Amino acid sequence: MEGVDHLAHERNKSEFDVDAMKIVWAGSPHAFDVSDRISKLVASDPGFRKDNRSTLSRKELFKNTLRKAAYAWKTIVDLRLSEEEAAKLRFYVDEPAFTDLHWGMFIPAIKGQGTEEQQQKWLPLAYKMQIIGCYAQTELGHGSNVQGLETTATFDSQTDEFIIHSPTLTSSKWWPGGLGKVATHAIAYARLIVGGREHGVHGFIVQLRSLEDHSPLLGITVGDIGMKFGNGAYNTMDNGVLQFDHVLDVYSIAFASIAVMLWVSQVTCEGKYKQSDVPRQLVYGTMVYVRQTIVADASCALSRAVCIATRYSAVRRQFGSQNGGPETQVIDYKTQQSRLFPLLASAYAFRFIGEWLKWLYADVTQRLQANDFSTLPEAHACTAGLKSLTTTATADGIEECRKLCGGHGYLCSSGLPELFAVYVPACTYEGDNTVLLLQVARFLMKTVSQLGSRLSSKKPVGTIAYMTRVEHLMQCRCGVQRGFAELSADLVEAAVAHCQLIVVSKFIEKLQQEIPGKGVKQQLEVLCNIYALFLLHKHQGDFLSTGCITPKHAALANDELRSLYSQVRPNAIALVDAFNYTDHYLGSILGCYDGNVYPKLYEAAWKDPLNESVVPDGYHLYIRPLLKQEIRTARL
Ligand SMILES: CC/C=C\C/C=C\C/C=C\C/C=C\C/C=C\C/C=C\CC/C=C/C(=O)SCCNC(=O)CCNC(=O)[C@H](O)C(C)(C)COP(=O)(O)OP(=O)(O)OC[C@H]1O[C@@H](n2cnc3c(N)ncnc32)[C@H](O)[C@@H]1OP(=O)(O)O
Ligand SMILES: Cc1cc2nc3c(=O)[nH]c(=O)nc-3n(C[C@H](O)[C@H](O)[C@H](O)COP(=O)(O)OP(=O)(O)OC[C@H]3O[C@@H](n4cnc5c(N)ncnc54)[C@H](O)[C@@H]3O)c2cc1C
Repeated sequence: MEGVDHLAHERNKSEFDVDAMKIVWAGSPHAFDVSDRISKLVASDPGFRKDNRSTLSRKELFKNTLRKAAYAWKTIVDLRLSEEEAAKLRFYVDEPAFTDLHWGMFIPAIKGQGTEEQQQKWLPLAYKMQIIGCYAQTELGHGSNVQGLETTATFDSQTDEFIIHSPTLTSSKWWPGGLGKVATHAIAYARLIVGGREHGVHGFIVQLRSLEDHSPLLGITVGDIGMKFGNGAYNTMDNGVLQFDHVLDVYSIAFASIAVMLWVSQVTCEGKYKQSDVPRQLVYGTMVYVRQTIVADASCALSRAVCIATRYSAVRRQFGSQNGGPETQVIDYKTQQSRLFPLLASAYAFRFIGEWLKWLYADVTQRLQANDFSTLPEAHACTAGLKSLTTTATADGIEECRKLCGGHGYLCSSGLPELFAVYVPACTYEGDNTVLLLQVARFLMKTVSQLGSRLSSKKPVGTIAYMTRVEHLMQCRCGVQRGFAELSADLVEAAVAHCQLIVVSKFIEKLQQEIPGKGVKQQLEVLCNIYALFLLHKHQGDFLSTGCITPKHAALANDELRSLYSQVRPNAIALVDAFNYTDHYLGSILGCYDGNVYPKLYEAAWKDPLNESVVPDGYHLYIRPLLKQEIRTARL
């Protein structure tokens, strides 16, 4: 029945202060207030309806996304929302759109790599959305290998202009979000050529379309690259293709520095290239920034899937009826708990590692401004590795949550197929996860000699086993005289182990902080132990081979895991309530707050366009002739 909380009995079992946990999950009372207010604003506005996405054609879907993006912007302006509130509104609108790249990459790139002059020129236009930008780095022929990009930017000292050109088919820009049909400007990455000499890949701000009629400018060929994985999902985004045919970057030499997108290098008025004495990798700064935001987004996406699967696992009953009594809730099965609760623990673990990574990124950015590059290698390794680890675990976790919901998990109305389809490219964009782990492996090879020192330092016992595992995996690989390429598959495993060590360590550090609320810290300790012991169980071969645990320890760890699952069980619904997601944002009948699943599933089915008529379109043309064939064939 509507209005009845079918999960009330579960909520009454909670052993901790859920409202206090909501603050922990949000990060602060202020952050909780903003999230709570904006999520309810979006949920209550029919202009942000999203339950019809799977029934729209690509063109209808895209036009609807444009409508929503414009409506969101009008809402932001009319309500005078702050930048923080506006970002939250775009998050809860929950639809991949060109605005993700405008706000998520184009603006950060100008802020992070533009000179003062460039920031003064471009940021006011971008903040008011008087220009719409995209981040055009990847090409048809190269994505991972940035140094292999082929687009050229040749400085013409005669005319004081840059000529941007796509010399080959494979140099066509390919994939940039928002590029296909919307962006008026791009930060395009190209090989800078000055005076016949090449100076590597740099970012250029290039106008693509007229601000009068949106038509592509002279020399610009631009379009969408076509349908992507899954229906709805990322097809709301116009990932584009772009070719430059000797496009004049219209900025004269007086503004040359406007075009060359970097405070780390300049083309002077005399047409000379001036490289600052900073690491050339700063040109990758935007990717590092986005990678750390993607880690925070992983905790959002995983928590969303876990919320759906946990609530449904408490509603679903299957087998186990005694004397005609109710069947068993599937959440009570140890197999369901052993699949679901490590994902619940991971969602919290990724939340806290995302908080730490945000601090690390802010710290390295502050140091860069003081020309202190000492922590840049670690920041690169951490953002690359943790982006890889969390997105792989989240993508796999969303799929596991679909399976935890049985057949109904495969319905679009469960919200899980679309969440999976939208999320999985996170394992590829912003750096293919394997390529990024190779960067971590390279970092570890360079610092393996220092690994030992970490063991001597005072570390919580829980991390000693994890540190020993990384050291052992590295020494097993580095000890043999074979090249990096030959050992790369093994070194990637060590890189994963290193990132898991970081997540476990930071979860433990989080628990050393003051955490208010009855029973809140105790619940987080249980989740931290589940995360650490689940990984120890999963990779027990590594841990046993280091000798720092014995087979008996491994068996005890497994016993402890079962016990921890029993401790989580009465708190599971409260722990996912703490994410404070509205039913609108979850977009899932299986995950609805009141647990009133079956009537909602049944009602939703009849809304499918296929049920607009009891006799399907096509019956008379195809089915009736089939059914009315000669009797003789029916006897075959
Ligand atoms: C249902 C849900 C609905 C809606 C949800 C809405 C949206 C979707 C969901 C979430 C949104 C998430 C976040 C929000 C915002 C935006 C994201 C949204 C979409 C993403 C769009 C995607 C954008 C892109 O993909 S942009 C393109 C990304 N491309 C890459 O990442 C390329 C990867 N390749 C590289 O980075 C480099 O080529 C390399 C692999 C690092 C190699 O570089 P290079 O060859 O130059 O260097 P070497 O390997 O030789 O190393 C030399 C030296 O440099 C050091 N180094 C390398 N990189 C860095 C660096 N970045 N920083 C510092 N140092 C670096 C390296 O370690 C070496 O050092 P040593 O010489 O000392 O060893
Ligand atoms: C949804 C989506 C949105 C995107 N948005 C943007 C955007 O806005 N802007 C933008 O510029 N780009 C964007 N991209 C492109 C994205 O950044 C690239 O696809 C990504 O960097 C991977 O590069 P690639 O496609 O060249 O993969 P490849 O590198 O070709 O990967 C193919 C395989 O080769 C392997 N491989 C590659 N190099 C090595 C190596 N050295 N050692 C071992 N294995 C290797 C990889 O692990 C992978 O298994 C987007 C992509 C997607 C899917």
